[in-house]
Amino acid sequence: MTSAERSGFSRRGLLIGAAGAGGVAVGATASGLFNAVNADEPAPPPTDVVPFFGAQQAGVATPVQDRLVFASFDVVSDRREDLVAMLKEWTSAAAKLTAGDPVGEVAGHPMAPPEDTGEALGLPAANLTLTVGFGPSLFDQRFGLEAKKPAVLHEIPALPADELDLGRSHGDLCVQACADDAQVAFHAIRNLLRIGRGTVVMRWCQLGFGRSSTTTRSQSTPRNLMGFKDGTNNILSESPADMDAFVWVGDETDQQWMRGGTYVVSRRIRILVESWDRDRLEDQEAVIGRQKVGGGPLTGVRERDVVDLAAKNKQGELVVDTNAHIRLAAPASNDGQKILRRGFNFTDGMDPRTGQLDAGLFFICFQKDPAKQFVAIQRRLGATDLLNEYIKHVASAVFACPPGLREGQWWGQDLFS
Ligand SMILES: C=CC1=C(C)c2cc3[nH]c(cc4nc(cc5[nH]c(cc1n2)c(C)c5CCC(=O)O)C(CCC(=O)O)=C4C)c(C)c3C=C
Ligand SMILES: [Fe+2]
Repeated sequence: MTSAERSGFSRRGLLIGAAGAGGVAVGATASGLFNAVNADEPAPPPTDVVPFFGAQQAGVATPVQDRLVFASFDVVSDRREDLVAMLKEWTSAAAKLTAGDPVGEVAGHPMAPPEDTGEALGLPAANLTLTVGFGPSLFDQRFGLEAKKPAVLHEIPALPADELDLGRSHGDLCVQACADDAQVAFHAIRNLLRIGRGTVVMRWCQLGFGRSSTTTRSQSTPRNLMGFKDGTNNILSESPADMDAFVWVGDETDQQWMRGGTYVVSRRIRILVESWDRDRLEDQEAVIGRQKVGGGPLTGVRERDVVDLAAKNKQGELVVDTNAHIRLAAPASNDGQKILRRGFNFTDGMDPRTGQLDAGLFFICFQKDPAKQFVAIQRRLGATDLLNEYIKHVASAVFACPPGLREGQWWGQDLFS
């Protein structure tokens, strides 16, 4: 087989090839095994590919995958042409990666580095989504984008109880990679970084190992590292009215290139698990305002029972504490505002200074106006949330995520035109 022929194969095709050559490839999926057994039959269409092209970027309303690699980049070239060229290359690579294909030849020329780093060969597409965003700092004088900066795009202001590490915050660009396979998500970010060498450097990168929310009714509610169901009262993609009212940017924008896009806020929130694990169950439930095992509100039974924030017990006290997390975060306490939460549990091992677990929630939310939505809610939470005794916000970022692309378009095309 020539290298040109080989480069035309998808990762799934390579899997079939390996099996046909006398064995089943390591990491073969159920569908891969089916293909291997029926090597003469045309492969069935993959069921684990999220379309890259569409009116909106994937990775927002998409059912939340199991794994996250969220990377922030700073542009180190001061030439607008370099940035544009990189964004074009990134787009073409992202379309291939999300289809389950390598970005180029792995075994091309023996005297040249492989175009694709190779660690995802034989792995499925795993519902990989790649979502791009542009940070407020990209709109300074360097690239002539000052007039294209959306009025609602500003760095998140200092908020109560913040303990931010600037090295893990902000950035000119971001790419959120979500997939049902950690290596697929890592491979995608690694290859984008490789393509961008000389134009961007990575500023920070966060891995997440388990989803901590749901964006569709088809998914069960997962648990965060406090052991509570998280995402029960989230915006669901099946509610177009909520998506349009709170998530997708509409006619109200001053920047047409953002129409149909959204703004992402990320917060690395450390959970002080050692303290939390010593707290008694009754108090844990009072802090959140929900039952730990079933997830129902303290005023109800089942997970989806509507919370009654006015309910009182026999002693005449509010059942859901005045400073319980769900009371302060609820739309009723925030001028009716909502956000789409799409965060992930993380751990980066142990903090060597304290011997405590460095673990928590990499909180991600999407909205049409970060100041009116995330910032307003977090101002209230940061001031008096009972949860504050057990968490620390240690990093923060915000990015403008443009709408989706038609085939042939590239990330940032309308921003740079
Ligand atoms: C500023 C926004 C929010 C931050 C930051 C945040 C951090 C955070 N949350 C949990 C755990 C839970 N949160 C729950 C509900 C909930 N949280 C927010 C917002 C933020 N959370 C909202 C808007 C809501 C929904 C409120 C409502 O309308 O009822 C819940 C309950 C289940 C659910 O509805 O998802 C849990 C549990 C942690 C551990 C955390 C930081 C580490
Ligand atoms: Fe919350």
